[in-house]
Amino acid sequence: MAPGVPVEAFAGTGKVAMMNAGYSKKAYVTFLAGSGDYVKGVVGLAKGLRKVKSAYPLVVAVLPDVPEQHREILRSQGCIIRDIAPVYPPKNETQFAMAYYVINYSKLRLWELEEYSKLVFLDADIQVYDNIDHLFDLPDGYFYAVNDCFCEKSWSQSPQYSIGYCLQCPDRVKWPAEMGKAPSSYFNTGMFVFEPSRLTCDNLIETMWNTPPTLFAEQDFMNVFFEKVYKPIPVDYNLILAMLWRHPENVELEKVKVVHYCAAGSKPWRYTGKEENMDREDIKMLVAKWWDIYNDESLDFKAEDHPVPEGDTCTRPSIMAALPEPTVPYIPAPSAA
Ligand SMILES: O=c1ccn([C@@H]2O[C@H](COP(=O)(O)OP(=O)(O)O)[C@@H](O)[C@H]2O)c(=O)[nH]1
Ligand SMILES: OC[C@H]1O[C@H](O[C@@H]2[C@@H](O)[C@H](O)[C@@H](O)[C@H](O)[C@@H]2O)[C@H](O)[C@@H](O)[C@H]1O
Ligand SMILES: [Mn+2]
Repeated sequence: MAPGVPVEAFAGTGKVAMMNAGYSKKAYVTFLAGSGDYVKGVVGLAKGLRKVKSAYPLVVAVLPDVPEQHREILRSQGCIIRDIAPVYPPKNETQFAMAYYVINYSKLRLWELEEYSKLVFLDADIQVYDNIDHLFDLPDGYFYAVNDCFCEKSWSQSPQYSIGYCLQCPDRVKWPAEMGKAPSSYFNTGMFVFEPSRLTCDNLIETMWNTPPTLFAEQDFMNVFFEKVYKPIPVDYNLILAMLWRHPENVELEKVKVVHYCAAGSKPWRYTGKEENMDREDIKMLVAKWWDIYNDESLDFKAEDHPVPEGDTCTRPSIMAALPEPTVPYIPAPSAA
């Protein structure tokens, strides 16, 4: 258990009664901020999940600055919109690897979604190429994610990068004793499996308030918070694209189920062909694969294929669209655009 984190924070104490009542709602969840182009990522993801015949809906946790027009596009694609309030880190001099990472602290609000017993989080720049519904069957009580790679320039300010150490090939360089303990695990927070709990949510946010921000923002923080309950799952569940050129020996592309378009130049909806990595054949192929799904009209949501389950009117996007959404106060953050 992470230091200072009470055991109950992971046990989800408040949920026992609901479980006994046969409560076990599951969903995929992504996160959306701003009025920029990440909404395209979410549409692509919703369609990708439909293509692989996922049995669970896609919840989109949105910050208040996501315009109504974008929310409507997402509802029309069958997504369930959930408003979340932004979470900001304490003031600090530290620069994030990317300035826009500051909004990612709002991912901590996902633990609020207690109406779900288990959620699989996917960044908006992720696409699924195979059904991953079996992730919902993983034993409760753990935090599942995929180990990151430290080799890209984004890591250049880290001690790992300075000596060429990467978790993906821990034997490449010896970790110098004078640098303390070698990092034995570190996950990427573009994809993770977790159990929402208000208690954990409060604990996350309170602990975050007493933790100085570091390079990788919420990701660094969550790695400390969930250290003891983290269970690594294979890279096939979150292929960090740089793995293709940094650690090709660890990747079998045909087996990969989930692609994370996080490498420089790989966001499909920003592809110009002229920037870093955009001339790579693997990137071109994966960007084209993403667009095939995004442009496939047969994957658009059709309300008639989704009859309302009895007593479950609240998951219908058409009904949700008619409901006003709660408003939460908001201070705009720097945009990634
Ligand atoms: O303007 C933005 C920037 C980020 N995001 C969300 O924050 C996640 C993390 O950012 P990103 O995926 O760009 O980081 P990377 O994986 O490339 O480091 C995105 O996938 C989106 O879900 C967003 O909604 N709007
Ligand atoms: O705020 C921290 C962010 O950090 C992450 O960044 C990645 C990515 O930037 C790559 O390009 C790096 O090379 C990789 O190693 C690094 O971890 C997540 O993908 C994102 O969801 C978000 O949580
Ligand atoms: Mn991402």
